[in-house]
Amino acid sequence: KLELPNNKIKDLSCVSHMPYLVILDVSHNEIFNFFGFQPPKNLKEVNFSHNRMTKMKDLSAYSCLSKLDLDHNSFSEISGLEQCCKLTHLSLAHNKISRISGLASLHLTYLCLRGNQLERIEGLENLKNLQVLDLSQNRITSLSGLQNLYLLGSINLEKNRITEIQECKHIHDLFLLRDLNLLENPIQVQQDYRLSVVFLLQHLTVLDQEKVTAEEKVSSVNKYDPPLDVVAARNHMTHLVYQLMQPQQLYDSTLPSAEYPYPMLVLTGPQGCGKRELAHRLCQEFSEYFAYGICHTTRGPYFGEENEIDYHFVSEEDFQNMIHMGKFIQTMQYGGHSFGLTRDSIEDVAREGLACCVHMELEGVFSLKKSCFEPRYILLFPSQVEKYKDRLKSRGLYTPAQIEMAVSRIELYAKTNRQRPGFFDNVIPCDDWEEAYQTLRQLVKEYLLLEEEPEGENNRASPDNTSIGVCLFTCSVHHHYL
Ligand SMILES: Nc1ncnc2c1ncn2[C@@H]1O[C@H](COP(=O)(O)OP(=O)(O)OP(=O)(O)O)[C@@H](O)[C@H]1O
Repeated sequence: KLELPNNKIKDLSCVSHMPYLVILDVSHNEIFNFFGFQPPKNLKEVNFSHNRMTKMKDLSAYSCLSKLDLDHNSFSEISGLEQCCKLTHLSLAHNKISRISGLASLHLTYLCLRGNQLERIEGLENLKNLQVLDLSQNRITSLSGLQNLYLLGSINLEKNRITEIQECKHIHDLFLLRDLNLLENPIQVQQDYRLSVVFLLQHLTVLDQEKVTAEEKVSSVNKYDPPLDVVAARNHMTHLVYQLMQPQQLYDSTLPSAEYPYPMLVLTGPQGCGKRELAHRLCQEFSEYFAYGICHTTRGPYFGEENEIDYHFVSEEDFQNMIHMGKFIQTMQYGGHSFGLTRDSIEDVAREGLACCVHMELEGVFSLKKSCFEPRYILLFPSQVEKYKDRLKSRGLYTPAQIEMAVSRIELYAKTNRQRPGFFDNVIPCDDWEEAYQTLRQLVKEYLLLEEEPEGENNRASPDNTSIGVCLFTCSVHHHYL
């Protein structure tokens, strides 16, 4: 081992006479000749930092080198290292390098190029062993070029020119990444910068030299991809608060009795699975028991739809006003439009002594479950995806993107059903609409304890609100799991 730092050495040719040298430290000297000596056979670590070197040369004769420190010199290009297959640690901080090159064949675990003139990250794609990368104090604008470095645990990009949060997507799949430094980049002024980065890179434990807390992780997920439960809780809270701010109104028809809640039936499933038509037909056939609960929506009517029959079609402004007036039990945004169920809609049905039948998306179900209502929930499930897609296409109402979205949500329903046994009271496959209706009809008859009537007789139970309630909520529930 030879240590001669902080001298005025210019020439190192004497090292040629030290064939067993393993470690050489000649930092802070005046050397300009890069490796100007005969190669000691086992030379492993060299520190040439703070010297006057400008040009690298072929180091194939120095094949044992594992650590090379060349900080604070004047190199403008990386070259000659191709044969140094044992080199794992390379530091070239504060040189004049403007392009990363000549590293592809190395097995580096540590690379430092701090304080150079780099504008982009390139030439690193083969450094699969890289664990620590320091590219601070350069002019880098994008994180592209890092996406395949799966062992990276630490990246320092302080003082660069990264502007967009979306750049983090390039390092999203680096599951071992724990420490990221983006201090003094323009990205820092982006709104909610820290939460967005924490959300995109959920394995980080340190961001910008500050520990990422569990609270930050939870808030970031709740902000950018809230679980259905959280969305529902917020939705419920919003409507409850607005409702409490209004003069109290007594909704006497839907008030639950001491024993039974007001009876409701909710059909749920992905858009276009046929639940709206099923709900209408059910209410027609069982008109003594059910009526269709009319939701509000800001979307325009489709051909054949009628105001106050399929929906209350309202403007976005009216919808917002209704929210502030505490009218809704739940609302939801779907496909860029608002949908909501008002207490009044249910009350209108209840006043007739009937049970309310509505259809809604899964988020609506989550919200409704937070309310005082306790409906039966029936999931209409398209198990044949292609058939479901064809049906959506043949409706001629949806764009390809809307169809994709509806299809992608099938899994959301399936997952909810798998993970939350009993969440849906029943699941009915809806690949064939007529069959689905017959199953639904049979189920409702079971709910209502109705026997098939012999021709011409009419021996139905009296359809008052309480008796439907008793039937809907006391008969046995058949759970069908996917
Ligand atoms: N109050 C509500 N809360 C949550 N979802 C709702 C509500 N009202 C309607 N929806 C649902 O929003 C989705 C979009 O409604 P829209 O009426 O545009 O659907 P659609 O194209 O006619 O398909 P569908 O036949 O399933 O109703 C549907 O799945 C519908 O069931």
